[in-house]
Amino acid sequence: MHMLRQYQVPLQRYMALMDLQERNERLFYKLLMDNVEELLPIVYTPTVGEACQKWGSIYRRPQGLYISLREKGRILDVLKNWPERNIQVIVVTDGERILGLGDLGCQGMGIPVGKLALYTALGGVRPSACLPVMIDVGTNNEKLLNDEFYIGLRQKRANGQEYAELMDEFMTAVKQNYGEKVLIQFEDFANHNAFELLAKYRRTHLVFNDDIQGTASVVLAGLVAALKLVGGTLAEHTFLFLGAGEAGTGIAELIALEMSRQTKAPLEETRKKIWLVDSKGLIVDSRKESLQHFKKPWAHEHEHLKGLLDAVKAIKPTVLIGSSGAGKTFTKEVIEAMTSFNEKPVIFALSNPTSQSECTAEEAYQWSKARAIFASGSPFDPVECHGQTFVPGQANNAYIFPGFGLGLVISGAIRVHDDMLLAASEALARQVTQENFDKGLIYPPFSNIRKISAHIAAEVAAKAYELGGLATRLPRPANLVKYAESCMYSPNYAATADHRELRFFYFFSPE
Ligand SMILES: NC(=O)C1=CN([C@@H]2O[C@H](COP(=O)(O)OP(=O)(O)OC[C@H]3O[C@@H](n4cnc5c(N)ncnc54)[C@H](OP(=O)(O)O)[C@@H]3O)[C@@H](O)[C@H]2O)C=CC1
Ligand SMILES: CC(=O)C(=O)O
Ligand SMILES: [Mg+2]
Repeated sequence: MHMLRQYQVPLQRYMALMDLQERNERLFYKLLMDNVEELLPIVYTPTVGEACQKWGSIYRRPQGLYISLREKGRILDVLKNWPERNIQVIVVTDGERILGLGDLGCQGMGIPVGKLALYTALGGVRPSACLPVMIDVGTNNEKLLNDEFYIGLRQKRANGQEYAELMDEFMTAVKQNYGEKVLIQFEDFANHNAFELLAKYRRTHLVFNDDIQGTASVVLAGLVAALKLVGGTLAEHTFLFLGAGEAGTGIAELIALEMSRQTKAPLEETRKKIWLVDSKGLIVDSRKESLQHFKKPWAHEHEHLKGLLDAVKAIKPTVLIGSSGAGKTFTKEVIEAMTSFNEKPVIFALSNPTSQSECTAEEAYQWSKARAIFASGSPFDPVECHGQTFVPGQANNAYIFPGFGLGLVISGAIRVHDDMLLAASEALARQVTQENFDKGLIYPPFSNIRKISAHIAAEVAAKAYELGGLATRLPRPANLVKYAESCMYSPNYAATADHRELRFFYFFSPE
């Protein structure tokens, strides 16, 4: 840590950490787990975003498996080249929507690498059981196509049948090579592929879309916790989203589902409490014909409004959620409007990395006169405002996917069910203590994440057993929290080793 802290530039810290991961994996995880709050912004958002943008020029080692269009027809052989046989979790991307940074092509590999580092550090999945995959079908990013250091295919993205066939070959080869209990996490695909891939493979494979499902679970947990501070039930609140893509519609659907469970009202009714704005304005019934399929359920009766501010004034939401990937869109006027009709406006600026956040923590607290309940996708430092210190929460799917995946692994689950997402969400919300609430926090600190992940894993596994036919690890362990903890990888060193022995051990230790 002393050496890392000498680097002032976050990207240099990132590079030093990636070198360490290659050189001494155990020490990398030990460091990451012991300093999670300090190192998460390096290994993960926001610095991983910058690393992806510059991937070609900071490239040192592959870190994961690159599968390109050129391997079509040979993907099983390519998978067999990976030195580890016992894979439990794959994070795969095609790099088309990397955080809120757009199409980064092959350079998006930083995301599966970062997500899987969190699977191990936060969720305890063995590093050797994790496989980062980049499906390289080209990029439409002209800047990258002309960049001499770009490491991917220099062609426009393949789509349509060619794309579908490559993905299908990959999905089939994974199952053939690793069996049906390997978890495939789809990450940062563009929405025109993401929804389709999830719908296509959720009945045949153990798949999970982190951006649609993981994000929904973490935001619902934050909302349930926020209600303790603002009062009312979910169904008594009105939600407005800026951004109607994977994150926005995924969250909206899980909130509607939970409302429907709580009130017994049909889903079509509970959806009416939720409004979304996309790049063309408020999603309303007059636009229905031209809307993408995942937006149609949200096309309620209302006049069409073009801007967010008009929508806020007309809908009067109690909760405003940013999932647009467009930075600085929660303007002073928007937040002041939210504050004019809410005692405590709930404001989530989910877009990553920090540059794309809909507003900063400071803006949310200052413009709301310190009344906002605020959380963001990327971390912000505590803010001094009106004589008080506010610690913003980090509403990021990193709270959910490590424990969620661990729960699937330890129960030997073969499919993901929506009830597991709700169970994960409830488990996370339950981990917020009175002490956290007293500080205005709606998420527990990341320093407790291993314990939190064990609880999430236990609830997800319990759901897998309860639903029947999904869990293959039999018999069911009696105490699932203890069992989850006992399964977690720990990068510990022999307690008795003295300093010199440790140095020797560091150098030669296999994983
Ligand atoms: N905190 C977290 O855990 C997570 C955060 N995210 C973040 O959420 C963001 C969006 O991700 P995702 O949903 O997958 O992306 P999508 O591309 O699927 O969706 C983006 C949505 O935002 C809309 N949009 C874009 N720009 C504007 C604008 N200026 N005004 C209004 N609407 C706009 C788009 O409109 P249109 O449909 O008209 O194009 C689209 O509906 C990213 O920045 C990502 O990093 C994602 C997952 C998890
Ligand atoms: C956090 C995340 O998954 C995203 O921003 O895409
Ligand atoms: Mg993502």
